[in-house]
Amino acid sequence: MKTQDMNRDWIATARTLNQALPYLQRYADATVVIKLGGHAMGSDEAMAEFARDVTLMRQVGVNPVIVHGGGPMINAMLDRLQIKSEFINGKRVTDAATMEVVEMVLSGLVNARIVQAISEQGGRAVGVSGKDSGLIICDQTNPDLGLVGTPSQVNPKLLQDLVEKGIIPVIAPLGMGRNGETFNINGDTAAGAIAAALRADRLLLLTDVAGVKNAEGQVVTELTAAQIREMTDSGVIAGGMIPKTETALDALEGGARAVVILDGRAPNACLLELFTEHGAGSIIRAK
Ligand SMILES: Nc1ncnc2c1ncn2[C@@H]1O[C@H](COP(=O)(O)OP(=O)(O)O)[C@@H](O)[C@H]1O
Ligand SMILES: CC(=O)N[C@@H](CCC(=O)OP(=O)(O)O)C(=O)O
Repeated sequence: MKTQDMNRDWIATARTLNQALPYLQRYADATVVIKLGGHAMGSDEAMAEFARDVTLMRQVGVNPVIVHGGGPMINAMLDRLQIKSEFINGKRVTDAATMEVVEMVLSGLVNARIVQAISEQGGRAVGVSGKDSGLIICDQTNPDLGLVGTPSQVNPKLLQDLVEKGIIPVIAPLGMGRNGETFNINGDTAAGAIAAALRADRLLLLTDVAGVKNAEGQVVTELTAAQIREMTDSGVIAGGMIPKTETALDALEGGARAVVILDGRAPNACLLELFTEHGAGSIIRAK
Protein backbone atom coordinates (compact mmCIF):
# COMPACT_ATOMS: atom_id res chain seq x y z
CA MET A 1 0.00 0.00 0.00
CA LYS A 2 2.73 2.39 1.06
CA THR A 3 4.70 1.62 -2.08
CA GLN A 4 1.64 2.30 -4.23
CA ASP A 5 1.16 5.73 -2.58
CA MET A 6 4.79 6.56 -3.15
CA ASN A 7 4.46 5.54 -6.79
CA ARG A 8 1.48 7.86 -7.15
CA ASP A 9 3.59 10.75 -5.76
CA TRP A 10 6.37 10.11 -8.24
CA ILE A 11 3.91 9.85 -11.12
CA ALA A 12 2.41 13.21 -10.12
CA THR A 13 5.89 14.77 -9.97
CA ALA A 14 6.78 13.44 -13.42
CA ARG A 15 3.46 14.73 -14.81
CA THR A 16 4.05 18.18 -13.29
CA LEU A 17 7.48 18.38 -14.87
CA ASN A 18 6.06 17.20 -18.20
CA GLN A 19 3.31 19.83 -18.14
CA ALA A 20 5.80 22.57 -17.29
CA LEU A 21 7.67 22.15 -20.60
CA PRO A 22 5.91 24.95 -22.59
CA TYR A 23 6.48 27.34 -19.69
CA LEU A 24 10.12 26.32 -19.31
CA GLN A 25 10.54 26.98 -23.04
CA ARG A 26 8.78 30.35 -22.80
CA TYR A 27 10.99 31.56 -19.96
CA ALA A 28 14.30 30.17 -21.20
CA ASP A 29 16.84 33.01 -20.84
CA ALA A 30 14.15 35.40 -19.54
CA THR A 31 15.16 38.01 -16.97
CA VAL A 32 12.89 37.87 -13.93
CA VAL A 33 13.37 40.53 -11.24
CA ILE A 34 11.93 39.42 -7.90
CA LYS A 35 11.24 41.87 -5.05
CA LEU A 36 11.25 40.03 -1.74
CA GLY A 37 9.64 42.28 0.89
CA GLY A 38 10.46 42.09 4.59
CA HIS A 39 6.96 40.80 5.39
CA ALA A 40 7.28 38.05 2.78
CA MET A 41 10.58 36.78 4.25
CA GLY A 42 9.08 34.99 7.25
CA SER A 43 10.63 31.90 8.78
CA ASP A 44 13.88 30.13 7.92
CA GLU A 45 11.79 27.40 6.25
CA ALA A 46 10.02 29.96 4.02
CA MET A 47 13.38 31.52 3.15
CA ALA A 48 14.82 28.10 2.27
CA GLU A 49 11.83 27.38 0.04
CA PHE A 50 12.18 30.75 -1.73
CA ALA A 51 15.91 30.10 -2.22
CA ARG A 52 15.14 26.67 -3.67
CA ASP A 53 12.61 28.14 -6.13
CA VAL A 54 15.12 30.77 -7.27
CA THR A 55 17.89 28.18 -7.62
CA LEU A 56 15.55 25.96 -9.65
CA MET A 57 14.67 28.90 -11.94
CA ARG A 58 18.36 29.47 -12.60
CA GLN A 59 18.86 25.75 -13.18
CA VAL A 60 16.23 25.71 -15.94
CA GLY A 61 17.69 28.72 -17.73
CA VAL A 62 15.79 31.68 -16.24
CA ASN A 63 17.89 34.66 -15.08
CA PRO A 64 16.54 35.64 -11.65
CA VAL A 65 17.64 38.95 -10.11
CA ILE A 66 16.60 39.51 -6.49
CA VAL A 67 15.92 42.92 -4.92
CA HIS A 68 15.00 42.76 -1.25
CA GLY A 69 13.40 44.95 1.39
CA GLY A 70 13.72 44.52 5.13
CA GLY A 71 11.52 47.19 6.72
CA PRO A 72 10.46 45.02 9.70
CA MET A 73 14.10 44.02 10.37
CA ILE A 74 15.19 47.69 10.28
CA ASN A 75 12.36 48.54 12.71
CA ALA A 76 13.49 45.82 15.11
CA MET A 77 17.11 47.06 15.13
CA LEU A 78 16.07 50.72 15.54
CA ASP A 79 13.90 49.63 18.50
CA ARG A 80 16.84 47.82 20.10
CA LEU A 81 18.97 50.93 19.67
CA GLN A 82 16.07 53.10 20.92
CA ILE A 83 16.06 55.24 17.77
CA LYS A 84 12.59 56.50 16.85
CA SER A 85 11.48 56.20 13.24
CA GLU A 86 8.53 57.57 11.25
CA PHE A 87 7.14 57.06 7.76
CA ILE A 88 5.68 59.59 5.34
CA ASN A 89 3.68 58.03 2.47
CA GLY A 90 5.30 54.64 3.03
CA LYS A 91 8.87 55.99 3.10
CA ARG A 92 11.07 56.07 6.21
CA VAL A 93 12.29 59.50 7.31
CA THR A 94 16.04 58.81 7.31
CA ASP A 95 18.56 60.93 9.22
CA ALA A 96 22.29 60.12 9.37
CA ALA A 97 22.00 57.82 12.43
CA THR A 98 19.02 55.96 10.91
CA MET A 99 20.91 55.60 7.62
CA GLU A 100 23.75 53.79 9.43
CA VAL A 101 21.29 51.29 10.87
CA VAL A 102 19.43 50.87 7.54
CA GLU A 103 22.68 50.08 5.73
CA MET A 104 23.88 47.73 8.46
CA VAL A 105 20.63 45.76 8.51
CA LEU A 106 20.00 45.65 4.74
CA SER A 107 23.54 44.81 3.61
CA GLY A 108 24.85 43.08 6.74
CA LEU A 109 21.88 40.99 7.84
CA VAL A 110 19.09 40.68 5.27
CA ASN A 111 21.23 40.54 2.12
CA ALA A 112 23.65 38.09 3.70
CA ARG A 113 20.77 35.85 4.85
CA ILE A 114 19.31 35.60 1.34
CA VAL A 115 22.72 34.94 -0.27
CA GLN A 116 23.42 32.22 2.28
CA ALA A 117 20.00 30.61 1.76
CA ILE A 118 20.58 30.40 -2.01
CA SER A 119 24.10 29.03 -1.49
CA GLU A 120 22.70 26.34 0.81
CA GLN A 121 20.47 25.19 -2.07
CA GLY A 122 23.48 24.90 -4.37
CA GLY A 123 22.83 28.19 -6.23
CA ARG A 124 25.50 30.80 -6.88
CA ALA A 125 24.43 34.14 -5.45
CA VAL A 126 26.39 37.36 -4.97
CA GLY A 127 25.19 40.11 -2.64
CA VAL A 128 25.54 43.71 -3.80
CA SER A 129 23.95 47.02 -2.90
CA GLY A 130 22.81 49.73 -5.27
CA LYS A 131 25.98 51.59 -4.24
CA ASP A 132 28.24 48.96 -5.84
CA SER A 133 29.76 49.77 -9.20
CA GLY A 134 27.44 52.77 -9.69
CA LEU A 135 24.42 50.45 -9.92
CA ILE A 136 21.86 52.98 -8.62
CA ILE A 137 22.53 56.74 -8.64
CA CYS A 138 19.95 58.71 -6.65
CA ASP A 139 18.61 62.19 -6.14
CA GLN A 140 17.08 63.16 -2.83
CA THR A 141 13.36 62.33 -2.94
CA ASN A 142 12.20 65.17 -0.72
CA PRO A 143 14.15 67.18 1.90
CA ASP A 144 11.49 66.27 4.52
CA LEU A 145 12.51 62.59 4.18
CA GLY A 146 16.25 63.25 4.71
CA LEU A 147 18.47 60.61 3.11
CA VAL A 148 15.75 58.90 1.06
CA GLY A 149 16.66 58.59 -2.60
CA THR A 150 14.81 58.28 -5.89
CA PRO A 151 16.79 56.38 -8.55
CA SER A 152 17.76 58.77 -11.35
CA GLN A 153 20.20 56.51 -13.18
CA VAL A 154 20.65 52.73 -13.13
CA ASN A 155 23.80 51.18 -14.61
CA PRO A 156 22.96 47.49 -15.03
CA LYS A 157 26.38 46.40 -16.41
CA LEU A 158 27.38 44.76 -13.11
CA LEU A 159 24.14 42.74 -13.08
CA GLN A 160 24.49 41.74 -16.74
CA ASP A 161 28.04 40.50 -16.06
CA LEU A 162 26.88 38.42 -13.08
CA VAL A 163 23.83 37.01 -14.90
CA GLU A 164 25.99 36.05 -17.88
CA LYS A 165 28.14 33.94 -15.56
CA GLY A 166 25.11 32.13 -14.13
CA ILE A 167 25.25 34.09 -10.86
CA ILE A 168 22.09 35.30 -9.10
CA PRO A 169 22.50 38.96 -8.01
CA VAL A 170 20.92 39.82 -4.65
CA ILE A 171 20.52 43.58 -4.32
CA ALA A 172 20.05 45.73 -1.19
CA PRO A 173 17.96 48.87 -1.92
CA LEU A 174 20.62 51.51 -1.26
CA GLY A 175 21.87 54.13 -3.69
CA MET A 176 24.65 56.61 -4.09
CA GLY A 177 24.12 60.37 -4.40
CA ARG A 178 25.97 62.53 -6.87
CA ASN A 179 28.18 63.78 -4.03
CA GLY A 180 28.92 60.34 -2.64
CA GLU A 181 26.07 60.29 -0.09
CA THR A 182 24.35 57.01 0.80
CA PHE A 183 20.59 56.99 0.18
CA ASN A 184 17.86 54.71 1.52
CA ILE A 185 15.50 53.57 -1.27
CA ASN A 186 12.10 51.93 -0.82
CA GLY A 187 12.55 48.29 -1.86
CA ASP A 188 9.67 48.34 -4.37
CA THR A 189 11.05 51.50 -5.99
CA ALA A 190 14.53 49.98 -6.31
CA ALA A 191 13.12 46.77 -7.83
CA GLY A 192 11.07 48.76 -10.37
CA ALA A 193 14.11 50.80 -11.44
CA ILE A 194 16.23 47.65 -11.84
CA ALA A 195 13.47 45.85 -13.79
CA ALA A 196 13.15 48.82 -16.16
CA ALA A 197 16.93 49.12 -16.69
CA LEU A 198 17.20 45.38 -17.45
CA ARG A 199 14.07 45.47 -19.67
CA ALA A 200 12.95 42.53 -17.53
CA ASP A 201 10.45 40.02 -18.92
CA ARG A 202 8.79 39.89 -15.49
CA LEU A 203 8.92 41.88 -12.26
CA LEU A 204 7.45 39.82 -9.42
CA LEU A 205 6.50 41.95 -6.41
CA LEU A 206 6.11 39.47 -3.54
CA THR A 207 3.92 40.81 -0.77
CA ASP A 208 1.57 39.65 2.01
CA VAL A 209 -1.75 39.64 0.10
CA ALA A 210 -2.92 37.39 -2.75
CA GLY A 211 -2.89 40.29 -5.25
CA VAL A 212 -4.59 43.60 -5.95
CA LYS A 213 -8.17 43.43 -4.67
CA ASN A 214 -11.27 45.18 -6.04
CA ALA A 215 -13.95 46.94 -3.95
CA GLU A 216 -15.54 43.51 -3.26
CA GLY A 217 -12.26 42.19 -1.90
CA GLN A 218 -11.64 39.83 -4.84
CA VAL A 219 -8.20 39.58 -6.42
CA VAL A 220 -8.17 41.08 -9.94
CA THR A 221 -6.01 38.68 -11.94
CA GLU A 222 -5.32 41.03 -14.87
CA LEU A 223 -5.12 44.82 -14.52
CA THR A 224 -4.60 47.72 -16.90
CA ALA A 225 -2.91 51.05 -16.10
CA ALA A 226 -6.30 52.80 -16.47
CA GLN A 227 -7.93 50.42 -13.95
CA ILE A 228 -5.11 51.02 -11.46
CA ARG A 229 -5.55 54.80 -11.73
CA GLU A 230 -9.29 54.51 -11.27
CA MET A 231 -8.97 52.14 -8.28
CA THR A 232 -6.41 54.47 -6.68
CA ASP A 233 -8.57 57.57 -7.20
CA SER A 234 -11.57 55.79 -5.64
CA GLY A 235 -9.50 54.62 -2.64
CA VAL A 236 -9.80 50.87 -3.43
CA ILE A 237 -6.02 50.73 -3.82
CA ALA A 238 -4.66 52.23 -0.61
CA GLY A 239 -1.75 52.17 1.87
CA GLY A 240 1.22 50.00 0.98
CA MET A 241 -0.45 48.93 -2.29
CA ILE A 242 -0.08 52.48 -3.70
CA PRO A 243 3.75 52.45 -3.99
CA LYS A 244 3.54 48.91 -5.41
CA THR A 245 1.13 49.75 -8.23
CA GLU A 246 3.00 53.03 -8.90
CA THR A 247 6.22 51.02 -9.12
CA ALA A 248 4.50 48.62 -11.53
CA LEU A 249 3.41 51.43 -13.85
CA ASP A 250 6.84 53.11 -13.72
CA ALA A 251 8.62 49.81 -14.47
CA LEU A 252 6.37 49.15 -17.49
CA GLU A 253 6.84 52.72 -18.70
CA GLY A 254 10.61 52.24 -18.30
CA GLY A 255 10.78 49.05 -20.39
CA ALA A 256 9.76 46.02 -18.26
CA ARG A 257 7.33 43.69 -20.09
CA ALA A 258 4.99 42.73 -17.26
CA VAL A 259 4.63 43.09 -13.49
CA VAL A 260 2.94 40.59 -11.17
CA ILE A 261 1.88 41.46 -7.61
CA LEU A 262 1.54 38.17 -5.67
CA ASP A 263 1.60 36.57 -2.23
CA GLY A 264 5.18 35.77 -1.27
CA ARG A 265 3.99 33.72 1.71
CA ALA A 266 2.16 31.22 -0.52
CA PRO A 267 4.19 28.03 -1.10
CA ASN A 268 6.28 28.12 -4.30
CA ALA A 269 4.65 31.42 -5.35
CA CYS A 270 7.25 32.24 -8.04
CA LEU A 271 7.15 28.75 -9.59
CA LEU A 272 3.36 28.77 -9.63
CA GLU A 273 3.38 32.10 -11.46
CA LEU A 274 6.03 31.26 -14.04
CA PHE A 275 5.65 27.56 -14.73
CA THR A 276 1.96 26.70 -14.45
CA GLU A 277 -1.18 27.57 -16.32
CA HIS A 278 -2.69 28.67 -13.02
CA GLY A 279 -0.51 31.77 -12.55
CA ALA A 280 -0.74 33.72 -9.29
CA GLY A 281 -1.68 37.21 -8.14
CA SER A 282 -2.40 40.24 -10.35
CA ILE A 283 -0.61 40.83 -13.63
CA ILE A 284 -0.15 44.21 -15.33
CA ARG A 285 1.27 44.03 -18.88
CA ALA A 286 3.03 46.62 -21.00
CA LYS A 287 0.75 48.07 -23.66
N1 LIG B 1 -6.67 47.10 -3.29
C1 LIG B 1 -5.80 46.48 -2.49
N2 LIG B 1 -5.48 45.19 -2.73
C2 LIG B 1 -4.60 44.51 -1.96
N3 LIG B 1 -3.95 45.06 -0.88
C3 LIG B 1 -4.22 46.35 -0.58
C4 LIG B 1 -5.13 47.12 -1.38
N4 LIG B 1 -5.18 48.36 -0.86
C5 LIG B 1 -4.35 48.38 0.20
N5 LIG B 1 -3.75 47.18 0.39
C6 LIG B 1 -2.78 46.88 1.46
O1 LIG B 1 -1.46 46.86 0.93
C7 LIG B 1 -0.67 45.93 1.70
C8 LIG B 1 0.61 45.56 0.96
O2 LIG B 1 1.57 46.59 1.08
P1 LIG B 1 2.78 46.51 2.17
O3 LIG B 1 2.23 46.14 3.52
O4 LIG B 1 3.56 47.76 2.06
O5 LIG B 1 3.58 45.25 1.59
P2 LIG B 1 5.13 44.78 1.75
O6 LIG B 1 5.49 44.87 3.20
O7 LIG B 1 5.07 43.38 1.23
O8 LIG B 1 5.96 45.68 0.87
C9 LIG B 1 -1.64 44.81 1.93
O9 LIG B 1 -1.30 44.02 3.04
C10 LIG B 1 -2.98 45.54 2.13
O10 LIG B 1 -3.20 45.76 3.49
C1 LIG C 1 12.91 54.73 2.02
C2 LIG C 1 12.43 53.49 2.73
O1 LIG C 1 11.34 53.50 3.30
N1 LIG C 1 13.22 52.41 2.69
C3 LIG C 1 12.87 51.17 3.29
C4 LIG C 1 13.85 50.12 2.79
C5 LIG C 1 13.43 48.70 3.11
C6 LIG C 1 12.12 48.28 2.47
O2 LIG C 1 11.60 48.85 1.52
O3 LIG C 1 11.57 47.15 3.05
P1 LIG C 1 10.18 46.41 2.73
O4 LIG C 1 10.16 46.11 1.29
O5 LIG C 1 10.27 45.20 3.59
O6 LIG C 1 9.05 47.34 3.14
C7 LIG C 1 12.95 51.27 4.84
O7 LIG C 1 13.77 52.02 5.37
O8 LIG C 1 12.19 50.53 5.49
